[in-house]
Amino acid sequence: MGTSIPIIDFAKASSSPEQLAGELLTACTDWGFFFVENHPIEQQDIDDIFALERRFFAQALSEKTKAPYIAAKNAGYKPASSYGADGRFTDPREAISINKWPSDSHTRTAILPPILSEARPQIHSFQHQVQSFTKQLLQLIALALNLPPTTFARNHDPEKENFDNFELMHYPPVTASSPSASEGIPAFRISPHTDWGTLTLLFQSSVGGLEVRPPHYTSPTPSYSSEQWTPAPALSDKILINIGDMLEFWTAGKLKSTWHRVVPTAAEGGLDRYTFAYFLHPDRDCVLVPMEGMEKEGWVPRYEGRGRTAEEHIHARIRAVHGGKEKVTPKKDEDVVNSAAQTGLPVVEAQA
Ligand SMILES: O=C(O)CCC(=O)C(=O)O
Ligand SMILES: [Fe+2]
Repeated sequence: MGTSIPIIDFAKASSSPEQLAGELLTACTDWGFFFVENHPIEQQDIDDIFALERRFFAQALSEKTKAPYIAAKNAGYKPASSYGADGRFTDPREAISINKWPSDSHTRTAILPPILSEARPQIHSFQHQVQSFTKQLLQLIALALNLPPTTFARNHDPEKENFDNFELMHYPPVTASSPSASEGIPAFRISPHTDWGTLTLLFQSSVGGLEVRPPHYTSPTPSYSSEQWTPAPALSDKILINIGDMLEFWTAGKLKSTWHRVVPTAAEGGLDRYTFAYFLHPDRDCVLVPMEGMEKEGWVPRYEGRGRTAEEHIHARIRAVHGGKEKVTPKKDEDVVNSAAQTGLPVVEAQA
């Protein structure tokens, strides 16, 4: 399937890193999203994580909720329709967040529900592969910006606890139609949002539905009814990577943290969708200030936060999602329909 989202060939990391860095920079400043082919993560290991999450999500709710989501840790199981990426809504998606495990003792003692608990070595080794890949990516992004190679990587220490989130996700089948479909308002499998951290690596299998807001829409928040978003198809041999809010902040908006959502397309909304993501975050004490020389007059940050530490920022974002849980009546232009939203399951605090 074709895509207008840029595709980056990671084989160039050894043969022509400067060309690769240039392509990365264009993708990050334009779309904020790109696919990576010929990446260093073993396909068999990716397939094995998909197999693991299918077994995990197939269990009864009572098994999965043995490790419920704890906001302070940003870890645990979140039932479908219990929270929304946009805190005003609920999304028909279940997920489990797993923290980074910097040491063997983290690996041994992390609280995990059945099936995942027996897969600690597999999860640990996958985390390691992703972390060394993200280190390379951060170095290339620094190179692309003409900065010393360790500029970003030194604030993402794999040996430290932080808010990295390895998240397994399952979207049960939903209907593609919604009461307001005639007005062009889609139903969502995950409501529109930007990601909070540095970079997100998304692994998709075969069922699509992810859509990205194209760069020509420049207003800070999207209009839900009048914009045409671009599909980011499920290309299972490629990793989809996007810039998060913090990297956008450090670069004063040069690299884009782009809005995205998952919709139940007519062809695929009736199918189970499985994905998993690694949300890369900086060290907790890393301070959010635009880098010297990057800030241009007129730049309006996406959120209040200059001078906050990453930890303060993440807690504020978790509170914003939690505090926004009371349903609001959307303004006309922002009207949203989430047809599969209400199942009466308990509400938990959540991170996008
Ligand atoms: O599962 C997907 O396709 C996207 C998930 C996502 O955007 C998120 O969890 O932040
Ligand atoms: Fe996201």
